[in-house]
Amino acid sequence: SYAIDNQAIVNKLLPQLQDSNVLGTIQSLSNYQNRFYTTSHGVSASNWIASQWKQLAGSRSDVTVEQFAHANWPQKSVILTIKGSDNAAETVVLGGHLDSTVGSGTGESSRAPGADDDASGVASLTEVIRVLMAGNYQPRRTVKFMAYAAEEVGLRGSADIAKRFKQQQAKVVGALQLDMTNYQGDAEDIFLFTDYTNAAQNTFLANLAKYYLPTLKVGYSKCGYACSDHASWNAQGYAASFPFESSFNNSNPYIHSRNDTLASMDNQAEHALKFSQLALAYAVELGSDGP
Ligand SMILES: N[C@H](Cc1ccc(I)cc1)C(=O)NO
Ligand SMILES: [Zn+2]
Ligand SMILES: [Zn+2]
Repeated sequence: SYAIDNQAIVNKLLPQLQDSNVLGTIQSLSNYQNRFYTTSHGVSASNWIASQWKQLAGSRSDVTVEQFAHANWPQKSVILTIKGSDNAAETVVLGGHLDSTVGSGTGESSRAPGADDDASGVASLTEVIRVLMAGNYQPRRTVKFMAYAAEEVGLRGSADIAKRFKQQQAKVVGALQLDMTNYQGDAEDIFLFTDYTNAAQNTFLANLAKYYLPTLKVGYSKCGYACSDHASWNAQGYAASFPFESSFNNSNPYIHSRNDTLASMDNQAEHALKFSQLALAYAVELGSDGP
């Protein structure tokens, strides 16, 4: 059920989310020459995220971090799992992609900072992990954070993972995708995409925003194609949602180029913080439901 009934926890944790931390993670990730799925930098970026998430996990025995190896390319996806207490069989997924590109010719020496696409999404999620750990949050469902490899070459990392989960008959009650969270192209703050997503879960997200983030304006838009990793979960029949930074028409013109940098987003992460806030509310409200 999409009940909003964990106000005490959410309202305690929301104020702890800091845009300065999101900014720092975007900076670190966009400092890699590129994060393309076949390069040494792309492999290093995956390893860096794994080490960051391991640090955040600290000594919690219910939290594990793994790297998911893909058969046909070297860049691994990263998965952090917070094991549920009494409803661990049901899983909530929050993801973004760790790879970057400057188009079909991308190679070892290409410069592809990918600050918005999608360092911003991974950074927004990393700040949620930090606050959930700092606040010693214990979900009843299992909550998984994922940084997908090889999104730019056909959603390949998330496709591998979603297929594996389906094969294992995993009960994924919802999946949230954050891909591009920091470029504010419109007056509205968050756009819920209505294609390749689940309408009921989109309504839940709109309600979470209305309830916990009442100053934020929510709009709706469409991609018109399978434009990010939410489509991999949708394809396996799971409920997916994709809150995005802008409308389709006003999306970040710098992506997939060497100009997708923090400088092109005013060297701030205030817009990306809004997505950390929405993602935290989603993770806690959905993660706290019992069997
Ligand atoms: N196609 C997507 C980015 C993307 C997604 C939605 C919109 I509107 C504009 C651009 C991509 O490159 N994901 O990595
Ligand atoms: Zn992307
Ligand atoms: Zn992209």
